[in-house]
Amino acid sequence: MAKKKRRSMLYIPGNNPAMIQQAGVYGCDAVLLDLEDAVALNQKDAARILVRSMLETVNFYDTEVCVRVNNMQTPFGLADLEEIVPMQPDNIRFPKTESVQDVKDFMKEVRRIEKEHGIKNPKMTIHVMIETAKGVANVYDIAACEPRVDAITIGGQDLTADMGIVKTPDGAGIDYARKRIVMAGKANNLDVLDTVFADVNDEEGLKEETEYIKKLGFAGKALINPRQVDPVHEVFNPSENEIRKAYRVYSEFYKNTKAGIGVFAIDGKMIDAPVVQRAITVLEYANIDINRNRKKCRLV
Ligand SMILES: CC(C)(COP(=O)(O)OP(=O)(O)OC[C@H]1O[C@@H](n2cnc3c(N)ncnc32)[C@H](O)[C@@H]1OP(=O)(O)O)[C@@H](O)C(=O)NCCC(=O)NCCSC(=O)C[C@@](O)(CC(=O)O)C(=O)O
Ligand SMILES: [Mg+2]
Repeated sequence: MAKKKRRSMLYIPGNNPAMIQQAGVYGCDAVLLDLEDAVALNQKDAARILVRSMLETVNFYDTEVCVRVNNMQTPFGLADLEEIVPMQPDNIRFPKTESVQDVKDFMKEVRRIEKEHGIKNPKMTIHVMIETAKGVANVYDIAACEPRVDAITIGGQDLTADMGIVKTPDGAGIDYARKRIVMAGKANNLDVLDTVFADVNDEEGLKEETEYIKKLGFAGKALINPRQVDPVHEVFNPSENEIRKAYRVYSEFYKNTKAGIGVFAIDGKMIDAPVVQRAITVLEYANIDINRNRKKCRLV
């Protein structure tokens, strides 16, 4: 089965039933039902109950559903898990993760609750959020420590707050963290997801930032408004030209491999195994099924 795309993950405040009810029609790849920073302290209990009942009743169609709970150091984290884990959304987002021990403590509670509810083969995965300098320092070990973690993400608002710096449009203050998180995630075969772009009226700025993080290796971006979905998809979807080039690389490779040739040139540019691998990634993003050919034409 093709890997699920996570180009766009839309935050929806967990205390807003009207927004959550429409979650399946925004066209984003995933929704992030938020119990953390989008919810005021005096709304935490109500939001938790609302999100649970929405998970029971709303049709999210094929949109992936992730719930962001509060950190375990807060008075709300454990109560969130008690309410949400039995519902088994597709994933749970664990904010402000700082160490391997944090992940272990979190997973201990997740597993205990699953056991108590007779959930035997849980499919729910975990997204860890790196949002502090300490988390950035420990990121490789965090990314490697738990097999149910399938995505890692940077929280740029909290990270800049933690570092005591201003979050500038060029992303200078979080650039090192972004790159470090990408490497840690890639080394552990995780999806690496970017932080929100806070100005919902600046579509050009959003696209520029998305172009940049795509080049760094991020698989997608958290969003805060449905208006941000299309511009982000536009950046992540390969253009017609990119698809044509990738298909040409792939078909030439197929022909050459059959003739026993491992490296060749197209229009003067060398094509070898990594170039073909990148072409395959483009074709997969464009939903072009190459599996049938791939069986005949292995890269390794
Ligand atoms: C930003 C704004 C106030 C703008 O309001 P505006 O009213 O100007 O928006 P408009 O465009 O006018 O709305 C037009 C129509 O869309 C509806 N609509 C709007 N937003 C919608 C939505 N999200 N979902 C569904 N529906 C939506 C709206 O109800 C209206 O519907 P209708 O009345 O029917 O026409 C609003 O969008 C909003 O509240 N966003 C969510 C904010 C949020 O969740 N923050 C927490 C997550 S970040 C974080 O925690 C930082 C982080 O942790 C994260 C990390 O990086 O991962 C870190 O540390 O960095
Ligand atoms: Mg945050």
